[in-house]
Amino acid sequence: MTKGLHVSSEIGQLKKVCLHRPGEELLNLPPFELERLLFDDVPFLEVAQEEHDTFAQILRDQGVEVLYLEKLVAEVFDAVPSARDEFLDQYIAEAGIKGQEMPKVVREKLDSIKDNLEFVQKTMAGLTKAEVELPLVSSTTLDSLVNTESESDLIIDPMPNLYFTRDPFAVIGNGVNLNRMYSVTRNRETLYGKYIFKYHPDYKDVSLYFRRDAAFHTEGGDVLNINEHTLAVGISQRTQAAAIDVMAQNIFWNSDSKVDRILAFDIPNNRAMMHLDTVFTQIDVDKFTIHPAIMGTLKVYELTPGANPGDVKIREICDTLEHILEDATGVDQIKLIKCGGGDPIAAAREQWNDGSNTLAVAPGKICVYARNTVTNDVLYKEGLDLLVVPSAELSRGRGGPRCMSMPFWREDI
Ligand SMILES: NC(=O)NCCC[C@H](N)C(=O)O
Repeated sequence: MTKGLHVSSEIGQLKKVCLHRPGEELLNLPPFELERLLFDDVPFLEVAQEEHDTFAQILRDQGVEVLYLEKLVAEVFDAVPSARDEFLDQYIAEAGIKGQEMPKVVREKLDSIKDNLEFVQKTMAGLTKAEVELPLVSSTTLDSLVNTESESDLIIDPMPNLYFTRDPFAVIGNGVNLNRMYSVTRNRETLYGKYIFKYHPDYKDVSLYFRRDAAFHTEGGDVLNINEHTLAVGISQRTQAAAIDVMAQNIFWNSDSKVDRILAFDIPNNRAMMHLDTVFTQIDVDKFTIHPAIMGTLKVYELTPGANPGDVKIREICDTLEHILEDATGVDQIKLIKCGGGDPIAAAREQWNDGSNTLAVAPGKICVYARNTVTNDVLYKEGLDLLVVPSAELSRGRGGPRCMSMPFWREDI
């Protein structure tokens, strides 16, 4: 398989995708920390892993090469041993470890793990107070000794959202946004992408359109590759308008990119619609699944290159989603398929469980969660080919098949 990245649509035959198999990070989720860690329940890890393995196998059966984030990072450290030290320093600095002594103790503990894959998985899982022996010296902190309901048992937080590989970075054409994420808890995830795109033999030469030290936040769930010229980006809870300004500057004037139009969709700022891909996803050349709440007039901003290098022109468009997507795709009649059919309760329930968050492996062939039976029935009737992913545990993190995948390569349409 070829090196580098290539994604110029949401629906072209998927050839290569990056996933993360849920790991021990899901065991370090104390119930009273769920809100802060952006997770909605404590999943049963073994079942979540089985469901995820089924998802990966469904993709392989469709001819897709499945890459795992944790393995890619371990390959970086196998190929460039000094990168592991650099990573570990940065990881420790960003891990929120309290006290003077503890960062050193933790660094030694992590560094004692010689196998690179095991090391990467441990950095993802987090670390509890019970796992370290801290000498009782004057620099020991009170925090490291106390374990009560109000004091966390965690020295380093887990990264439970890592299996949503859609968000920490976003492949656009042949390049990538390495995101600065909205929340402190998820922003640490972008460190893995940083090392892949800096050192991995297959990915180190790709263009970066956004950097994790940017001043504004954005997440991959807000970025949809409509075609090689047009990108749809959500202005949402997770992506600031100012971050889209930065993207436009970096994408329009990069000779590696063909994108010359960004449509910035102003969507409601709430958890049920945290990203653009929770509101609509493309499933065929002329079909999208949508959250019914997005029907009606939408406010969208069109960004295009200005006359001089670095200039960006902005135009406001107020129109229906249908018309905006017809114009963006160049298709005469777009069909919008509502999550939950016409029923408001089914729509709210299935939207909550990512009924409109689908992953296309080819035009008209899509991965959906099994639990969204009403929406799936509508999709069958519309002639879609459904690849059904078990979802009792995976859905507890509030993300669907699109959120759980980052395409690295799609065939052009
Ligand atoms: N693209 C997506 O919609 N990703 C889902 C992310 C869910 C995760 N629990 C979060 O709140 O960030």
